[in-house]
Amino acid sequence: MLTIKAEQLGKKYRKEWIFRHVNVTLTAGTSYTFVGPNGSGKSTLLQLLSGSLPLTEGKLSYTEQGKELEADDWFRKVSIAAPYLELVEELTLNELLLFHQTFKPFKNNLSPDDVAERLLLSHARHKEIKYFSSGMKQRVKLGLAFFSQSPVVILDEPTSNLDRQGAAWYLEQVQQLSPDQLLLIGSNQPEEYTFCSNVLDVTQWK
Ligand SMILES: Nc1ncnc2c1ncn2[C@@H]1O[C@H](COP(=O)(O)OP(=O)(O)OP(=O)(O)O)[C@@H](O)[C@H]1O
Repeated sequence: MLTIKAEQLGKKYRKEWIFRHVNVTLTAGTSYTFVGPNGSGKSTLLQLLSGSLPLTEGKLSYTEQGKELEADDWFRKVSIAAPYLELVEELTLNELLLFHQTFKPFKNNLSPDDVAERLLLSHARHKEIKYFSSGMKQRVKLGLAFFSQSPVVILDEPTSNLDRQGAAWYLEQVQQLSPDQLLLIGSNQPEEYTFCSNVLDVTQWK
């Protein structure tokens, strides 16, 4: 089981502190949603917690089975779907899934074809991602996070660009994540996190 611990975490852009003194311990087996108005820092905090953005102050640690992990290894543990992270648009869906599984295998021995089916995109396996609609791309991003073998799953604005059917698909899949995974969500849409028992308002750290 993986735990992410933030101690006195702070982030400043130029002269503006986005937040300070964030002290949280996030433990696998449950989910946490960070909420707050536009510009309050949800995406920034998720990127810090994923280890993909440098801290201005404080300490972040990842612990698995009681052993603290090296920062260089964190990225192997995390799958993240976010509007600012782009897919490789020149690849077909099939090529993208094949490429992805070479560095992050899919869970339960799912093949790229199985994943395409679960994305409800079997018909588009041989289409280049650049020709996908924004909702189809969002489903691919979410699917890579849902179906990869990752102890930590981070979803920022998960239902952006999804229609009602896509939003229902998201809710069904997100609740099927394994009980030993740690799920972090950034959202200001309550219907995205109705199932989540830990809702943290980022404005508390202003
Ligand atoms: N690279 C950057 N350089 C300077 N300021 C930044 C940068 N990235 C984010 N910010 C600022 O940090 C603050 C928090 O932005 P962030 O995107 O984390 O908010 P958010 O809560 O996710 O917003 P939204 O709900 O609109 O997605 C904003 O004031 C934003 O302008």
